Amino acid sequence: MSFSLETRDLTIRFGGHVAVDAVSCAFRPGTLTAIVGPNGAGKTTYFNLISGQLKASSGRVFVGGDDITSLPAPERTKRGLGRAFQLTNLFPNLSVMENIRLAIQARRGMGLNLWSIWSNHRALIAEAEAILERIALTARRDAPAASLPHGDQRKLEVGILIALEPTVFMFDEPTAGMSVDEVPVILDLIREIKRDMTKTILLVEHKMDVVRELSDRIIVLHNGKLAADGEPAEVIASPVVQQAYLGMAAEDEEEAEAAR
Ligand SMILES: Nc1ncnc2c1ncn2[C@@H]1O[C@H](COP(=O)(O)OP(=O)(O)OP(=O)(O)O)[C@@H](O)[C@H]1O
Repeated sequence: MSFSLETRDLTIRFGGHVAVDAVSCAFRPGTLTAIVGPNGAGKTTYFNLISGQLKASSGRVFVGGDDITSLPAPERTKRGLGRAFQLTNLFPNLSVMENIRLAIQARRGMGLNLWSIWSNHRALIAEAEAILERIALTARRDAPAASLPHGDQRKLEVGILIALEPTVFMFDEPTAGMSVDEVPVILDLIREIKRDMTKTILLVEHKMDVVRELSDRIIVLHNGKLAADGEPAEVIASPVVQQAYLGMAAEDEEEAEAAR
């Protein structure tokens, strides 16, 4: 099976600091890969290099086998890379419905061609309504995006991503800042996307319970380098993850033991 996304020796330097250091990794359709690592490990920077927000110092990015390294971010979106930004994809003054509808129009390349929009109006509305159902925002369809609570804005952002129909979904801490009862809705949406075996999902996530439950594979970044890559159980048990995530807890245990 071919890879939907691949990075080869992907590297970026900020002055003397190598934030992402020769990361080579390939991702298959029908898989969800969690990217974990301590703060400052280079996870978001790796995403920025893939989606085109940052230009690599060296190395290459391939989507569907095509070298897209020199393409700007909007061109990469057209090639099937879809990234949920922390709410920056939303049009704040437009309604929930209009936000979804615009994303569908953008995907279909309808732009501002009024005849095309008019003739496809019913199909567009039906598709947007189906997405509103999926993200559980039908009741808020006419509310301006900016008026929604944080959790609903995050759901809308996932809805926009679904409307764009990317082949690669990139989520950077999708549940950050959400209340306990809002988290399952986002996780359900990710699970639903995952059921489509043509899609590839990359997930940066600090919550290890979420990672354990959703991922087929975990890669660990440490000081910008690929430090581990494999099955979730095996990677979670690896020394690098134990140290990065459980090191503090182990030290606390030792201190408690010593004090007894
Ligand atoms: N534009 C930039 N200019 C200079 N340094 C940067 C820039 N972007 C990121 N860095 C540095 O690169 C390193 C990796 O940062 P990055 O945000 O990718 O880490 P992260 O793994 O996503 O961390 P976190 O889990 O805290 O979000 C950090 O040392 C950061 O300070």
